[in-house]
Amino acid sequence: MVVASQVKTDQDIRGLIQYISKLKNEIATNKKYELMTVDTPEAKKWNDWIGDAPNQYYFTNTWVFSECYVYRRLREGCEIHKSLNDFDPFGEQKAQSFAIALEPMCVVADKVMTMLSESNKDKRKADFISLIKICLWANKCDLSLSVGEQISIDPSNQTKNEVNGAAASNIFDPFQMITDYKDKVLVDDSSKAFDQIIIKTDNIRKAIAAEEQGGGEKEEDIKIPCPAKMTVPHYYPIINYIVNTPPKSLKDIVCDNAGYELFSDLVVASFLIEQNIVDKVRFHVKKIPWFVSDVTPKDFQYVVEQCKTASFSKTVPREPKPGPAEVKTAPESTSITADNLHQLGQQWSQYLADGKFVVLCDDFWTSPHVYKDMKKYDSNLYRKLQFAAAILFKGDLNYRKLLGEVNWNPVTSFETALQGFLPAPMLAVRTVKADLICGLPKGKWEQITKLDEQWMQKGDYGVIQFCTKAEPLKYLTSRAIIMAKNVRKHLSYYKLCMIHGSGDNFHQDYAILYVNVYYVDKDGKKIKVRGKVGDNVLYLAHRYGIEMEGACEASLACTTCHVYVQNKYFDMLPPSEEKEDDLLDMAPFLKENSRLGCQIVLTKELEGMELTLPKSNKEFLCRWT
Ligand SMILES: O=P(O)(O)OC[C@H]1O[C@](O)(CO)[C@@H](O)[C@@H]1O
Repeated sequence: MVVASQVKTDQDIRGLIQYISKLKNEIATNKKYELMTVDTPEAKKWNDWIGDAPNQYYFTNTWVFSECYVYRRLREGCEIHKSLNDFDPFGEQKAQSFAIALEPMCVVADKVMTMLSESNKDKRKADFISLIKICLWANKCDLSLSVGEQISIDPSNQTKNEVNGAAASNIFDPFQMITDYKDKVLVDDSSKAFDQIIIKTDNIRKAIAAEEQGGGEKEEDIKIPCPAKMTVPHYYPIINYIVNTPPKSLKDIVCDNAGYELFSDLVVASFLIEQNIVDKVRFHVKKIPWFVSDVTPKDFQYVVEQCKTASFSKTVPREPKPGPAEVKTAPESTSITADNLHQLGQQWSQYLADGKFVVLCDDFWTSPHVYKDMKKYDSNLYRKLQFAAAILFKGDLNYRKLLGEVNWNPVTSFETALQGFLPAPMLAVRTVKADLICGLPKGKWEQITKLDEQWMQKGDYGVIQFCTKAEPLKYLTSRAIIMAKNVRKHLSYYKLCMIHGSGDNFHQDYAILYVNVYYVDKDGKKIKVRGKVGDNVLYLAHRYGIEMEGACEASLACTTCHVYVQNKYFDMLPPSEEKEDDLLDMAPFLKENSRLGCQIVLTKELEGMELTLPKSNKEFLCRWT
């Protein structure tokens, strides 16, 4: 049996090598893009795009499109060879680059420990700015830039791009790099970004608190003003009522590279949580191996696990202090260990378990599309992002897609270059590796180009750019409207405020009705909860600390909110959609009365309903694969 599967694997490996040779030949001879042969909805979208593309040749199409297409084809090479379905051709290189970054990670972990406990406003702002710069320079560690060659942030470890020749006998300190590279940050909006994030998250929290107060014990009607007259944060209560968004202040990180760069993203995320600036961070990673070192869910798990257990220690003599020779004492030594790194790893595991960190991998991030087209190609993702207090976009590829791969005049404002892609306030943190840029002060581009014509390809300069402008939430997804209609159908006297995409809002008073439901937890404990008409059963459970996971945040991508609905109420629920049924088929301990909690919306008829959690819900697939 083992031998047979080994043979199969060898055959598949040979098949993959042939596939890659053919692909190389197609590229070298500038062939027309071929259609994907795998039959999945995601591959179909690629084929639609290829079919519609005005220019379908490697060298004549826009650079970003051809690059993305090649990575997608590489993936197909693994997909069509069954035993290589989970194979990551870059996995080994990513693991090696993690290993060579252990020293800077331990140094950062040691310093970060002193930054995590809630501090005064000035200190936390200064700390945030430092950590964003750690994040910026971590973006130098990119295996696609070094063409797969190992690259380290520590110059003494670096095989390419020698930075300043630090001796191997030193301990490399990435915080020192912030000072050394000060003049290489061409735009630095980190301070502005911090102020805005604080204002925004405070507003969201106030709006949520007001909503929760209003929905308290008194059974009074709450009057919600016309949405058209509200400012962005005030949409939260109303959207909450209708689609039951988690009542949280969110931050999204659109990740770039695995290894040291992901480590730096995790550090920023835990800082924001520990400082009580946000409640939850959603990490957007790539579903498939991408641009060599981009983070996949597997890499995410790898980095967290390695940080928990990696062993590292180094002791070097401390530089003797300058002074008269006779008073010089023997140099003391400095040591670093992985102890604090382990603590961070533990903390991140816990955040994942608590849902404070969520890992999402939407197909859009590995599609060819630039971000101004997200609304057209993945409106659900756009909407998901709209709920963030801010979004951090990491790295060069994200930057190119943010700018639509357009060679803007370098002084064009960041907001203009985004071409209307404004789901939430956005912070782009990128070392410059491709020849497009925006938002530079007048004359800066010319000044650096005079010094080095190739500076835009090397990753030695960086930008931290922030755009405050965000599009208000104006309309609901069709799914939300269906949910809202279901509520209406069940309750004719329940007046629902719906907001139309066209902008012709109509509004009515929004009457709140209470519904008592019971959750039976994994240990058989029955918990009574008072919800409201329109509440989503998943988020209601979260509000009361009931262990219903909901890893995919109600985006119908997992089964971790699986519940059994008491039979008498089961038939009162609107029928499940096909996607929910498909997912339920994969749920452990499926029963006839199984549903996904995220798809159940409370109506008055559901008063007294009992929802039982399955004994086990070991479904980590969506989180990790
Ligand atoms: O990892 P990052 O910062 O997105 O950089 C990837 C960049 O590397 C390259 O693959 C090679 O320079 C670019 O195409 C791309 O923009």
